[in-house]
Amino acid sequence: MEVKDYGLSRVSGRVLDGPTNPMVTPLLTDLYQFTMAYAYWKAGKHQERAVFDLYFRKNPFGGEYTIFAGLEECIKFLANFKFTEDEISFVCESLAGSCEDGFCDYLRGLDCSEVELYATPEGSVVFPKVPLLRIEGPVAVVQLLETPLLNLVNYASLVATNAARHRFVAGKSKMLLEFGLRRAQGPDGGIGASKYSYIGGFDATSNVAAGKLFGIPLRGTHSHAFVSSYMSLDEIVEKSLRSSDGSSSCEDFVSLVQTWLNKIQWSNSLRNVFGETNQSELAAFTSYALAFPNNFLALVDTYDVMRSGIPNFCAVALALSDLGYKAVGIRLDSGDLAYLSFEARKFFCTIEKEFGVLGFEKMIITASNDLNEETLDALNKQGHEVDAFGIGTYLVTCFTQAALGCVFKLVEINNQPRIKLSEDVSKVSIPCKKRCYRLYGREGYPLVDIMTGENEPSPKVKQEKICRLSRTLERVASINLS
Ligand SMILES: Nc1ncnc2c1ncn2[C@@H]1O[C@H](COP(=O)(O)OP(=O)(O)OP(=O)(O)O)[C@@H](O)[C@H]1O
Ligand SMILES: O=P(O)(O)OC[C@H]1O[C@H](OP(=O)(O)OP(=O)(O)O)[C@H](O)[C@@H]1O
Ligand SMILES: O=C(O)c1cccnc1
Ligand SMILES: [Mg+2]
Repeated sequence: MEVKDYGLSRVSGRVLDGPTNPMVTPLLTDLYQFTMAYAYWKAGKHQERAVFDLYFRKNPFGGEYTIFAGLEECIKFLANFKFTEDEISFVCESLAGSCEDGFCDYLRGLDCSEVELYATPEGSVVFPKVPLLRIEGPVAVVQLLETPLLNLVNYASLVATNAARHRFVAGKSKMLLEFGLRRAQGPDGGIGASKYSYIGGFDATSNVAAGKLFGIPLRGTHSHAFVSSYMSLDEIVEKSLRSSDGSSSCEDFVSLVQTWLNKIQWSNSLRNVFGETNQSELAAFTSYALAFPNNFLALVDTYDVMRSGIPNFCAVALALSDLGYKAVGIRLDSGDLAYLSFEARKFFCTIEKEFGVLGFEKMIITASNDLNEETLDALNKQGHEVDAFGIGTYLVTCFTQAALGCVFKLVEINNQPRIKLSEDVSKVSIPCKKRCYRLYGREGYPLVDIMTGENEPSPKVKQEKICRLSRTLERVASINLS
């Protein structure tokens, strides 16, 4: 058994940058935080030392864990917390005539230099009731922080957890691409979804702004519009393509593609498998390959996956292969993704065998279209040949659960414990400053998290400990730390 003081390390150090979103200012809070701050100030109570815990009560998505995220933005917010003159005027006007000038002076001098933040590391697996953040400081300023800190943690942790759950179902070996920007809840929802899906275990995003802001790998394919924007191969004017090693040039890549399409169509194994393919699709693929010979991939479901998309893709990929380029793969965006991925893989294997193009069967198959945990699970049960999943709407909107429900509760003031009672036992707050420990079994797996009071002795290996289980707050367990 090993005991780790896993949670709530004091956050310190120099932070220069402000929050990613410039809308995150001291005004990004609820009006009642200002009315309370004013009342604390008026009563001369504003400097009393308060301790608040930020935690959630129930794991989301009916699950058994949560991924904590949003900490970096909280730190940036606290480190740069300062009112502008404009903001001070607005706050004082909003307090409806009851604002003395002294309060404006108080706000003018306010920052978070007297605030201490203790936090669980961002990206950790966390559980209900254990504080993710502990914030200590003068009660008036910490009160103002309630709403923005909850705002910065709630969605971040929810979407990171959603991403981790998708990763768990998809398995470690699959590539997971976040495609949700167009469906996200506004610009901040989109940027946050990309950042926190990455923390939750996605490999890349299609969101260019998130790539620039956070260095998240960018990935993407192309859309149906690109395919349907072409009519015929005649539209392709610049037809030449240099070989990958630059040693030669193919003057008419379009003809090379057509030759390959013919060869596939009349090959021993694929004769009669498909007829005439869609020429506008062939033109689009050819044109895309001329633009990205090193990174050619094709969306193959605009017209008919097996009768047109796949053969057209293979013709272009084989033409590229003649010039020393290796195509990347395809994307499927409709239909039965399990069945189509099997059929596509079979087609690639046949091409590899028939034409001796080494590695052709390993073409990457990406799938998208309203994917979520359930569809990934259904695909796994059926078996499939998909290598990468592009997931948007269900991931970024956290479709199955709207919010994590983090709360911010006063647990101590002037070194005195505070509690919030409720008829709903799950809503009763746990008073006092806490320490959090994660206990590990001999095999190195975490067993349980426990909280103690700040000044209680830490749990020790080979020592029995009586614990109250947090789910009911009634049952008492004895944990043998041997
Ligand atoms: N083999 C499968 N098993 C389970 N679910 C699947 C499978 N293949 C696809 N799906 C899911 O089924 C749904 C299919 O939706 P729908 O029928 O509306 O799409 P479509 O008609 O194939 O495509 P679109 O309407 O976008 O052209 C999607 O959510 C998709 O992710
Ligand atoms: O399905 P999601 O998980 O949200 O993933 C993103 C979707 O966005 C794109 O098309 P879009 O949905 O805009 O058009 P479509 O519905 O016609 O595919 C893409 O082709 C995916 O289908
Ligand atoms: O790059 C893609 O294929 C993509 C990006 C966003 C949404 N749908 C698809
Ligand atoms: Mg769609």
